[in-house]
Amino acid sequence: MSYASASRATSEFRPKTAAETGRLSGRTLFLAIPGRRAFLWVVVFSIVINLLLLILPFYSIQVFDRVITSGSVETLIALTILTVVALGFSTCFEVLRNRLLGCFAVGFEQFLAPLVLKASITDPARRGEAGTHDMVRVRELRNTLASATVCTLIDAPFLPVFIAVLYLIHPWYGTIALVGALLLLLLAIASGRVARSEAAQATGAAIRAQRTLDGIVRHANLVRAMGWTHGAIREFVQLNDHALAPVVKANGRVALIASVARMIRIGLQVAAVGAGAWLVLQNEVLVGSMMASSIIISRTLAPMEHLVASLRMLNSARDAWDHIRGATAAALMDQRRTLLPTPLGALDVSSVTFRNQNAKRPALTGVSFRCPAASVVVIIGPTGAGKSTLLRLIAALDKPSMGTIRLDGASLDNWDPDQLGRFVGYLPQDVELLGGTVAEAIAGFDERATDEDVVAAASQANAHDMILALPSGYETEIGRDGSKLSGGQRQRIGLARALFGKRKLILLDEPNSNLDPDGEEALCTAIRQAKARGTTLVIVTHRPRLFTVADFILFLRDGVAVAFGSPAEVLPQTMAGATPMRSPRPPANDKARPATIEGRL
Ligand SMILES: Nc1ncnc2c1ncn2[C@@H]1O[C@H](COP(=O)(O)OP(=O)(O)OP(=O)(O)O)[C@@H](O)[C@H]1O
Repeated sequence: MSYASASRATSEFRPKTAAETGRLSGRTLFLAIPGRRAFLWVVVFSIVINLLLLILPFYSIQVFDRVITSGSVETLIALTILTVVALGFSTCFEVLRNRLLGCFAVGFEQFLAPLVLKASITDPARRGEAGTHDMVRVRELRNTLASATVCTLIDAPFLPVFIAVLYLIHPWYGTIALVGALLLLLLAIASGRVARSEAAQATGAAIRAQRTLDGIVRHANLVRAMGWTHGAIREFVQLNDHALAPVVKANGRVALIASVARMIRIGLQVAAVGAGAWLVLQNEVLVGSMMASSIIISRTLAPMEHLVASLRMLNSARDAWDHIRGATAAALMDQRRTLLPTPLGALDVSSVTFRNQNAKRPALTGVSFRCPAASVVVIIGPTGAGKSTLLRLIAALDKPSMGTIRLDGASLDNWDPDQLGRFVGYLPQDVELLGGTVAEAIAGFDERATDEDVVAAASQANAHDMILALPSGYETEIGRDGSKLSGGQRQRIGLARALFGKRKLILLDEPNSNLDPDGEEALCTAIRQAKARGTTLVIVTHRPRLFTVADFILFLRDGVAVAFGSPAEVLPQTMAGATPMRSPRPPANDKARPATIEGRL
């Protein structure tokens, strides 16, 4: 199923309780999976397969207790044909059941993967490695769903039926099977507990080991250049050993429990044969019933033994399922928003406060400013003042803890994220180029991008000549994160990407940090041209060159808007020291501090 159809399926689906709790019940999420019918067929086939399994004990009873005593060859042939046909059907149903389960598992991944990806893009808490882990969990769930363990679970409700049949043949058989099933159930629970405690101990250490590994691999050049190779390997090995210790311990325990389970099963089967022989000798049952009981007991205990061995996998799948339910709830409940008219670009930031997760103090406190369409706002302030944070909030990457940001009067929450994205160009501080060719890096995932658009954006960013000078021009592979480009080249291509399309609001975070004076001049020209096309620009900078293109300057300090106005008004204040601006929600205990532009920028 495509992402579009998954989104359509999810947008038609509106769970009630989830909206209140922010979590989805397993049943609710299951009902949203398009391939759930396949799963229902799996259950139907399981019923038939389990009923057909009773044909073999029935055959034994008939052959040993009736045919042999009556000597009827015709009956033997008829019974044999019937049994072979039934077992043939059973095998066909089993093949079909496995294929359907495989289809359901694939449908499950096809349904959940786009939701998890959406959550890892739209939910700030799930961005980065959290999103990658969620995707690994989805694959783990898919593998578990397609495994024989799921069939064992589906078959489990037939256990009482088999035990009841055994009781009907003779109470001893029923009791042996019941005791065996209970013992194996206890072992399954013990195995589950061992797995759970292992998971609790191992997870934190495993995450640390994985993070270290990711860091080393990603920054291999740095590790090599700084002479950290041996140190890095030692650190990883230590963390990995720490992560593996509980796994090794738990493996030993689980293996022991599995061996005990196997011993119990074999012992009970021996007991069933022995008891059967005794009952035959006592004339309480016939040989055919003894054979039939032995077959049914084996059929009853084998899945239980399998359960003991696979409970660890099931526990892990259940944890993954719980996690995925939480992670995808918002993405699944995300309602389609009404598309708004193309904005002009008027920006209104009103009393915005933002606190990063686990941060002691807000990164921004009560920041307010507004600017008309087609204006240039330059944000300045010392390191850690909250400039990039404010830009991220305007780009709708994070939501303000308090306050509102409006584009053309509509709060960013009211914009459809994809529609808003088409009007907003964003160049982050770390340029973050997607891999591929230069042209792909500029156009991103825009399906309607044409070559003319790409070249136009590159020309506007004054990057066209620079790109043509690259080995394969626009087709030059830029490497992962643009690693084959210089810092200045990355920045210019990032600027071209921000200018690409019909942007109405362009957000640039230190766009000139890697540019030489000529590059800065070209950037100023690009900004003026964008403004002339009616685009609003908000630019964070530490370098005064961009003050010349500013209509407004916002001076931030310690997350507070100290001054906002024209450069002529604000720059003298930053030189002379400024008190925080009056805002609708003034920050408590904020004192004016002396400041100089050199000291702050
Ligand atoms: N992901 C994060 N988690 C926690 N705190 C963060 C995070 N990102 C930024 N901060 C904190 O928020 C505050 C503002 O950071 P921000 O990056 O907005 O500053 P800035 O003004 O852009 O600084 P610079 O000029 O150095 O880029 C800082 O104290 C920073 O430590």
